[in-house]
Amino acid sequence: MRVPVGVSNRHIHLTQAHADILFGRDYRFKKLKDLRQPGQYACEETLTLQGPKGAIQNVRVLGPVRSYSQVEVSKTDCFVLGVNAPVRDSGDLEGTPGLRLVGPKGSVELDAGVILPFRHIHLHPEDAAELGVQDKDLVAVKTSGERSVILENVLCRVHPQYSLEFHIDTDEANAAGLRNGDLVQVIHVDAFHELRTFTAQRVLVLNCGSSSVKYKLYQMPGEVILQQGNLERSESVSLAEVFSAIFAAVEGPIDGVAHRIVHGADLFQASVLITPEVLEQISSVSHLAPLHNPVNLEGVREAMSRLPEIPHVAVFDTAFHQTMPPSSYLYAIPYELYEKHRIRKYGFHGSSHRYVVERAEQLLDIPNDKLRVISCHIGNGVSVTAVRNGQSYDTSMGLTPLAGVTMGTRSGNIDPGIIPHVEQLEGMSTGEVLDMLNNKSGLLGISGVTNDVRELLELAHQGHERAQLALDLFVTKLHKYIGLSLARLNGADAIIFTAGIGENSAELRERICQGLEYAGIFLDPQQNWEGHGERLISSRYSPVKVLVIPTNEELVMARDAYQLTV
Ligand SMILES: Nc1ncnc2c1ncn2[C@@H]1O[C@H](COP(=O)(O)OP(=O)(O)O)[C@@H](O)[C@H]1O
Ligand SMILES: CC(=O)OP(=O)(O)O
Ligand SMILES: [Mg+2]
Repeated sequence: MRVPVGVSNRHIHLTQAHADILFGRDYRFKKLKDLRQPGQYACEETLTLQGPKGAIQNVRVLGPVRSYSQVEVSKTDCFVLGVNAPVRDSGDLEGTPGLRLVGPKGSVELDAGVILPFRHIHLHPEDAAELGVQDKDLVAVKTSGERSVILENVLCRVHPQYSLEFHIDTDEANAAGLRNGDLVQVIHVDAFHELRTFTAQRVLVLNCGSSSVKYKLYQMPGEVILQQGNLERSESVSLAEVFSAIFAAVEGPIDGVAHRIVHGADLFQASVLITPEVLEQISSVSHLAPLHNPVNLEGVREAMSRLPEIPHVAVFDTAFHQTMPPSSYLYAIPYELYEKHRIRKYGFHGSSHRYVVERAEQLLDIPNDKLRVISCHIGNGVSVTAVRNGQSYDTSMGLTPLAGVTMGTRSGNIDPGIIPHVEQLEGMSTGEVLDMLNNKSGLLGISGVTNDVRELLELAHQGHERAQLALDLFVTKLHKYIGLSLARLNGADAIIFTAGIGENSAELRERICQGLEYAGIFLDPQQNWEGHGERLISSRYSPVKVLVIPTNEELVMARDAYQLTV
């Protein structure tokens, strides 16, 4: 069967309530022209789409009003706007990004509703019968001409009011050299439900830490969060008890589990399916991250004993940093120690750095081989990574997550001569000194009060000197590590702030960037202080772009698990 093509330019569907805000009370659309689908029409009205990165003006509204507002754009539009819309059928909007709609009378901040339209064929039941398909079946479509392609995953929509037409967006049409009214051929019929159930997966993401266990259940590949939680642990609550609570809370089947493993040393360059051999390898390097790996592994064993039949995937903090050159990862100690014991810098927070750097590439619309990025993960743990060609080139953490920048309770880099000195002066064992450096140092150690930056800021504003001192030292260390990264990359095109402090503290971001103007770093105070969520916070004249990007390690983990198990 031959089907005429209808190329859908970007467009907007609105609820009456949103139309009233944007165009005025009790608003009635003015019809510009009827569309091929009966009852649907293009309106005279247009709106501006305002995303975190950019805006697109004069976007057509389609009538009549609907029970939901929806914005259908192309992938190219997504890069302009700075949103990451998934491919969805109309009305399937859960977990989709939003943006701001700006009209002549007002504006509307959508929480969700931006999609890449699922390419589809409108069919009358008679057409469907002739083709032998039913509503929601998937077919493939063959185009002709010098850019001919076969497009799979074309959704059939059958309704007595529809007339035969193949809808694709402008990106797809341009790639295939198609124009309105061209004819395409349906060449293959597949069962929609079979395909969907074959590829759909519910992935449980687990981040087992020493003080808490965080979990998220994702519906993949749609990346919808179905359930999530954060359970605190204490000495009196065992991991088995925490897991019982999680498995009691999670509803429905689980098809795969992704586990955060902090240390993979140089044994793992990427995420892997967990086998007995992999477990042994992870164990063999656990002494390198004593605060993290043993509890990560305990979590894997606990989850595998409860879900033995399904795949479990390990996602390593260290994997992203495996691209560092020896000049970055070697310590200037006898080379034999590297050869014999693999003593070198590994780096951590890899899933977080990887996520924010990929988002920065999309937001700035610059290919990764043209982008030098400094990624600052500033949470309770802190690391600064210099990234080029989309790969880690150098990072502040080391053999263990104790190294680098000052952190909440960790010292970061210190003169190693301090360790035996303190052992002697205080009569402490090496274990006790290490415990001090991991758990009683950093912001907590200097302030003597807390490692929580919110409390420290408040105390400092009230004149608490040690709180002020702790913050001064913290900011100075970050400032210096950004300087190191600038040197390592020979300048940067962008700096990213992420994690609890990087995402939320405008004051610290401002103080860290102060004195970096020589390097072309200028903040936009309004964006820094008043904006929220993912955004550019540099002045538009700043040669170096500064971004706030909320991290999403769990999403990176869910994607890896899905790819490895589907
Ligand atoms: N609004 C805020 N302003 C300043 N700091 C904040 C804010 N919200 C959270 N933080 C800080 O973020 C830190 C925790 O970061 P987070 O990334 O959640 O840590 P982790 O996951 O490593 O435990 C804490 O120091 C907390 O005070
Ligand atoms: C590796 C590391 O430091 O992780 P976190 O920040 O979660 O403690
Ligand atoms: Mg539409």
